[in-house]
Amino acid sequence: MAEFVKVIVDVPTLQTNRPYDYAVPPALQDQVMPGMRVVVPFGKGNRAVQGFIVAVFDQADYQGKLKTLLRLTDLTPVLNPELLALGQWLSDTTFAFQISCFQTMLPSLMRASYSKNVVLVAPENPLAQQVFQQATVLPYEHFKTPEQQHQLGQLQRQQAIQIQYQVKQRDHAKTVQGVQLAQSYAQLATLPAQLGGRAKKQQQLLAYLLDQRPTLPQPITAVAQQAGVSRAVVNAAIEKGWLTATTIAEYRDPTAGEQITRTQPLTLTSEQQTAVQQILVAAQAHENRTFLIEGVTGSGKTEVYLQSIAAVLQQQQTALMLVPEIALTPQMVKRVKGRFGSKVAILHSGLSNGEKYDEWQRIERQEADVVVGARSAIFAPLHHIGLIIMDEEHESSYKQDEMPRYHARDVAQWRSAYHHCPLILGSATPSLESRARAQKKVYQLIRLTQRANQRPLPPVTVIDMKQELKKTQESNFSAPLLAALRQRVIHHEQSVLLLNRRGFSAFVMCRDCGFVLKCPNCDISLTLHMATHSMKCHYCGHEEAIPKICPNCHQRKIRYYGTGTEKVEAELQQCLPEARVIRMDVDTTRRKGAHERLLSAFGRHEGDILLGTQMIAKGLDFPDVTLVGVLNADTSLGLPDFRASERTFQLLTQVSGRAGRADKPGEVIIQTYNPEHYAIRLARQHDYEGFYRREMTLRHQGQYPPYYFTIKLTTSDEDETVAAKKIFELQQTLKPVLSDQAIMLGPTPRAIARMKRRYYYQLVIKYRHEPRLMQTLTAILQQNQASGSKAVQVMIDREPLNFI
Ligand SMILES: Nc1ncnc2c1ncn2[C@@H]1O[C@H](COP(=O)(O)OP(=O)(O)OP(=O)(O)O)[C@@H](O)[C@H]1O
Ligand SMILES: [Zn+2]
Ligand SMILES: [Zn+2]
Repeated sequence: MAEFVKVIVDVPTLQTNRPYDYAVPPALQDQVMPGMRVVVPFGKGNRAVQGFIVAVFDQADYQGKLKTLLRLTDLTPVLNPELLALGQWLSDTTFAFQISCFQTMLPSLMRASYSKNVVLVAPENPLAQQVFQQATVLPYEHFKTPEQQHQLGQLQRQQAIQIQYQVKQRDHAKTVQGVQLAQSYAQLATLPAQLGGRAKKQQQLLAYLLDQRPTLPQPITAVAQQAGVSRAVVNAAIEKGWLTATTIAEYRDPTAGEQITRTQPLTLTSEQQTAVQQILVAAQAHENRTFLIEGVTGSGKTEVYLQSIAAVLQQQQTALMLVPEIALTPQMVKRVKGRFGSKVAILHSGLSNGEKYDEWQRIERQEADVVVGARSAIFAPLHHIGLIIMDEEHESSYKQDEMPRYHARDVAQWRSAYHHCPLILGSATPSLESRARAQKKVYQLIRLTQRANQRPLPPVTVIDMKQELKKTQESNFSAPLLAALRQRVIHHEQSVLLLNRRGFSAFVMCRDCGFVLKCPNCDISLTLHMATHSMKCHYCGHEEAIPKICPNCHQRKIRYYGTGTEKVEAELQQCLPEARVIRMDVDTTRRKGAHERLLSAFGRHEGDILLGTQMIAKGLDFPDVTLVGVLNADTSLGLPDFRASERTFQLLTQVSGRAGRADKPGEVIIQTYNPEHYAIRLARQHDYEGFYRREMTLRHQGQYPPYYFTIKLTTSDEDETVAAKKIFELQQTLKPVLSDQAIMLGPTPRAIARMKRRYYYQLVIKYRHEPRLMQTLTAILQQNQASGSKAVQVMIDREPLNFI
């Protein structure tokens, strides 16, 4: 029983970023719980807004007359106490509104734009009969008054109803035709006598319904099968008005239709063994300790994860495993499902909203105890977590680029502290931040230095393209790389070819006047897409036809430049007509499931060469890949970002690691215009530790992370001068607050200064210890918001990973 609740309302401003007290109507006082969503009157006009209950209490702190909440959106909490606390912390540390944090944790199907139905599942329930009368499904909105909602709560507790979200077609809901009772069982019971001896099959169906009293609604096929009658008999029952036809949203299994072979634990190598032991000691002691596994590519980190998870499940606990975006998921999901079967739930952006919701529900109901997912899976409502794993912990996709701007690693750390469980960060190329923390013994470092197959890492040859160009005509392929590819085709071995497209794209230019086609909304050149014969903006989606005549000088000298995957594929076909090429890039993987299809085709040897962008660099484990080629190692070196070398080193090391993972030895060929660059030289030697030391020295000199913290402030407006004026104003506000150890970079226009018709300016602060900074930044946001919605936008990003 609670007479009052504290509610975070869905009015995303800083002024409203605190709980508001509301009175609870007497009829709902035994129902309200923290973590439920409610509708409350808000503001002067008492407009109805949604909110989350964060606390319930019996004595109001507030002296005046409290407004009363209007209705409950949920019958049971959608956020448990842990997630409520996590949302609060997230809001405090990322300059995000609590409401945005709470909403981020829920599957999008549960956001306000979706409506719900209340489905009757126990038609014989007397209260249900009174409430539903003839109906079997009612929209949730039907239950408006507190009294009606109280009845709904009672029905829920008596398990007489189910709540179903209405899934729209675009969510790819899998629905099946179902039936539910149109009459009470008492009414049904009178039917057999009326039918007399006729209609045997219908008698059989009725007998089944009356004996078994199955929970309805159910798919027609299921009812027919269990009653031992044909579908036609069930359809006849619908026509006779015994049953009503409905559609049922099926549990959507994201890996349905795939063959998943059960696997057994492998015998661990001694390095793996030591790793698992250390982790299990911490898990059994319920210690919240962070391990950094620095394991060379192919060292069998996955097996360490799997055996650690198995041990934690034995302790009746659950496990959460994060993997980077879909690039990695198909193979990893198969491995985890192969070991733990249906206990595994999967959450990643390749799923439809309906599928995500189903998986979320399975976790929430504790039907799944291992969760594998991308970034936002870190909010999975698992109970009793015994282990959290972050594979490829260096991946920048773990940081969210929009509000709340959180890093999944920080959230993982918070949850491991909450659950007193270990956290494993794993990578062949850990982020400098994590590696430095291991150096300082904040994390426990575990190194796997050997490949699981007991073979050395593949030798890497670096080809200097400056020299190569002097010898041959312009081509994307050096002679040694082509020869090596040809060898593989002849020997029925496979190759992986990486086209490094970080900061790079194909565009068109006029050979006469140098004109480059740019996006009318953004400040960047349009990218050429041969598949659709159009020019596209990768930022705003603007699309136009490929020009034939230069819009500037009106000559017919428009030429294609840059190297898109399509162009490389065409060239490859010309040089090596006998090779079968599978191309993987944004164009070929846009359709749902395309990614997996292409990878499994490659796995079945339907291609000799897998050609692709960064998405093929990580995690792939194909035994017959013996050659990895990198066409252009340099493009990512030129990015205006202090992490450019780190990113390049990681990419080259990761992709090199795809070769020679099983019985056959591998080989790597890297083409570059900068063979002397340390990132390339050390990647050639597979020397992560050497790279770490070298890069740390540079970061120290340049006063960059991990020696310094960073914060990025961005202003944006449709009017360039407004955005610029604001950023200089912020600089002036911050100057007196900061000590002289803090360093401000900028203000500058952002590298892509204009995007979606808005102009952007940014300011980066590097600092070590600034006690007044956080509070000043909060005040800045508050002030900016107070000046109204038309005000220039101010964004604050803590430890940004993106400086472009
Ligand atoms: N103990 C073991 N005995 C035999 N084979 C193993 C063992 N451990 C791992 N393997 C195999 O070695 C290969 C590489 O393992 P895995 O993919 O886990 O490497 P990884 O460390 O995740 O590498 P990467 O960082 O490149 O993704 C896999 O095919 C795996 O089945
Ligand atoms: Zn654009
Ligand atoms: Zn021109």
